[in-house]
Amino acid sequence: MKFFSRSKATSSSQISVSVISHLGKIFHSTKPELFQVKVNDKQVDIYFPFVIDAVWDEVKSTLAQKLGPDMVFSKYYNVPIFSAQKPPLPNIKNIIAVSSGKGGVGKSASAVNLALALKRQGARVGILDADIYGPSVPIMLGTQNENPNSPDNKTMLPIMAHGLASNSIGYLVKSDHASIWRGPMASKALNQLLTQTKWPMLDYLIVDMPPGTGDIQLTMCQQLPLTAAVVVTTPQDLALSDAAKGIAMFEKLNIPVLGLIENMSYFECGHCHKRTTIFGEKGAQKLSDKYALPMLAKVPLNPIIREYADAGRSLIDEQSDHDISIIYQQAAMDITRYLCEEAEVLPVAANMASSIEITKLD
Ligand SMILES: Nc1ncnc2c1ncn2[C@@H]1O[C@H](COP(=O)(O)OP(=O)(O)OP(=O)(O)O)[C@@H](O)[C@H]1O
Repeated sequence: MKFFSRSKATSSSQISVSVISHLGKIFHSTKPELFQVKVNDKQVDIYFPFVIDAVWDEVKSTLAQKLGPDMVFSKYYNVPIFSAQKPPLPNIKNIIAVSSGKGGVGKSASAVNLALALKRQGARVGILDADIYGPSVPIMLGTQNENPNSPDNKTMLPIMAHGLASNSIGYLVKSDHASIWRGPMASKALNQLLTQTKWPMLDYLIVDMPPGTGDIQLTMCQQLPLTAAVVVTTPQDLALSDAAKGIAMFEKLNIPVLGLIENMSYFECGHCHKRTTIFGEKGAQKLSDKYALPMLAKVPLNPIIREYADAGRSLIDEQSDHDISIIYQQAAMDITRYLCEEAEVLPVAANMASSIEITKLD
């Protein structure tokens, strides 16, 4: 009997070592230890450190080929807290800035769709609209007529929409007021949004930054315990030189840039499917080569993005199989995966220990 239980335990641990090794290979991971596996007979529970819905079916079938077709695989998320230049804030495991060197390139649309894509895949996600020059997240979430409640007159409850917790400068002041703020006022407002919002437990807080790389943006980046950043650009030369300044700003602050999103990459005719590169070609690719940064997504110019954004609806939830939803879901997966590769894992912060939960997906 003793022998039987020992051999069973050995085989479970062998299966889990094998699953971790296969996952390391599938995801080309230099940190396979971030995958956690629990085995109970034929049932294999995998705890992923990043979102993987975009490829879960492929992962399951590769594992079944390696380990046998009778194994049952379930996925869960257990996102680590990664290091930042400042200590993490209560309840927020990781903060990712979405930034652009230039206005109007689709930074807010990218931030909202990435947040929705992360949430769709099962992560707990919030979005903080720090764009003092044009807070557009409330419109994109359909929450522009809402104001955060403050039951204790000290903290604000985030506005919930499409499963995202949100707060925005736009909920608190009219956008034409905020846009004339000087640096200290903008910093104070950002600080208030960050520290006085009662965020629920979040795996990722996406921050829609103000466009540009001036003093205000620099101060805001220093103020936030940013885990990493994503830079949005269009393929135009003009936008690219500004995007390069954005990359340099994050490098200077020692904040890892996880990659580039090339927005308005091309337009595909709905009738003949011919692609036209309205804003030029391969620009972001050159930037990606120059700075050795991954291209996370090439998002086409497509009216459906604007229509859903203007209506405060979620394309990713309503049409999850749409090409554009798939592009954002893949980008969300890559961002969280690169974060695991680029950043150091922090031990669970004392202020979070009691509220860390694992997200069950299957
Ligand atoms: N790929 C796209 N296809 C079609 N419309 C888009 C696309 N990306 C963004 N848009 C639309 O373009 C407009 C500007 O986008 P957005 O507000 O995201 O830009 P931004 O870079 O955040 O601007 P700002 O500098 O003012 O903050 C919005 O109406 C948005 O819905």
